[in-house]
Amino acid sequence: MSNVTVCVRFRPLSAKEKRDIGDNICIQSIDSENFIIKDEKEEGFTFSFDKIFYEESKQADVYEFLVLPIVRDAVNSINGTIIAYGQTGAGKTYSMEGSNILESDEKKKGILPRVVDGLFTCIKTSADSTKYTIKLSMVEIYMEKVRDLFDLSKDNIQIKESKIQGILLSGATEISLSNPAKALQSLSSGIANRAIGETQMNMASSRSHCVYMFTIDQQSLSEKRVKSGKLVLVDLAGSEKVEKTGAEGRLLEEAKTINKSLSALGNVINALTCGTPAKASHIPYRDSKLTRLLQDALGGNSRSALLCCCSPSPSNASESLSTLRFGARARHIKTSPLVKVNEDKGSDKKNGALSGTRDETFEKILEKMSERLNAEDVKLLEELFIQAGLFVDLDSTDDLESNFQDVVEQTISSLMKAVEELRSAVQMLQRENMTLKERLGAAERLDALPGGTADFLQKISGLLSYFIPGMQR
Ligand SMILES: Nc1ncnc2c1ncn2[C@@H]1O[C@H](COP(=O)(O)OP(=O)(O)OP(=O)(O)O)[C@@H](O)[C@H]1O
Repeated sequence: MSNVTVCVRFRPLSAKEKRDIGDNICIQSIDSENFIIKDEKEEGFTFSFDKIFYEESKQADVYEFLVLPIVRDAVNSINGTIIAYGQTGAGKTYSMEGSNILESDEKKKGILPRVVDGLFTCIKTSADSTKYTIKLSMVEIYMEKVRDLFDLSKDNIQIKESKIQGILLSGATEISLSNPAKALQSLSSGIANRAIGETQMNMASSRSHCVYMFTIDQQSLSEKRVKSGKLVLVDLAGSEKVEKTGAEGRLLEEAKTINKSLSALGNVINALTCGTPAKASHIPYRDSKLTRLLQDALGGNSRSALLCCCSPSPSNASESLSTLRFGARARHIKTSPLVKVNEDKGSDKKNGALSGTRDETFEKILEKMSERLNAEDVKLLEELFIQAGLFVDLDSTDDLESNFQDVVEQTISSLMKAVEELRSAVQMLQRENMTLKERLGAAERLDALPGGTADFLQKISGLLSYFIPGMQR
């Protein structure tokens, strides 16, 4: 079974769509899992997903079906990711945040405020012997740079990979959430820092991919064990056809970058779903910040859900079809056969025993150190080591591995490019060869003619070309 749950949500027709082509819609419901969509030529395509949320669907329905099981898992230390995908103006931000993140109307609340409530409810009902801490980081990927939405001075956060914790946002601000109200205030302040622009399709269009990362640590007081779950919510920037939206200048540059990273996401999904065993090991996660950040969600240790947001209007049928095809493909992704509980993030804290391989031990020591020290101390320590001639890069295991992988990826890419170039050079040479052979054949035929005939023919052709413009001698 696939680890990716894929649902589709159709928003109601917008005022503009109604004005432009009336109340027509291009979808026909079959049931809660199947529907037909018609393209511009009225050709019908049937799609099946885990659940279809039609125009009248409620925010609570989306949360309960798609998100709540993943929230429960995250509290039990199983990583989860929820991604909203779709054309610009299709309802991703509405589904994620609601009409406003601080919305008090229960019906209009989006996924995020419900996640906050869900997390705090889950931990309230858990055993007294377990102590939970919830932390939140918020970043956006804008023009291929990861920006910290809680601290705008951190405008180029690096994505790293740790053997124990998986994909990490190195140095991103983490806010401790002590209660739901504090969580909503934090979300609201982060959202206020997002890059928003006005496009023809959406008055308040997200020009970046926004990533909300909740970390839920649970410490069993009796066993002194720490487990950790990561819950990542992603509100992707919308794909758009620039020729249709009429984007220019900065909006055009943004749209190009957005489309490029979304196509990198498509490539990763293609590689994950149709790769032959030999190719399966080469998934191009490093082609964009977005795919790198979603590496765990797509091919790693995470339960994942995708919400494909679509307009039901015939004027957007081709964009909706492409969103649906993306979703249909994502349904075939199989993440880790066994999504596992993240045990013992800092286990045996008290007795200091460190098990595992040399790298894991090294990483645990670093983790323990960085937990105790603040960023300033870490910098001072680094400085001290450098002064003493002992250069120590605290991220060295990750960096070495990461750099090695980068080199491998780049080598594979350039080899593939070189093969492509060689292939087209061979094709060109084959074509030239054919032309030369034809010319040679013609010349031989001329030579074979009785003496003086070739000369005669050449003169005739010269004469004709004099009378017929454009004819070659
Ligand atoms: N299910 C829904 N019910 C009511 N209104 C909706 C719904 N979904 C979207 N809308 C409205 O449609 C408009 C566009 O939605 P939204 O901003 O969520 O799109 P988006 O997919 O996030 O776009 P972008 O990629 O440009 O940021 C908003 O005014 C939003 O309130």
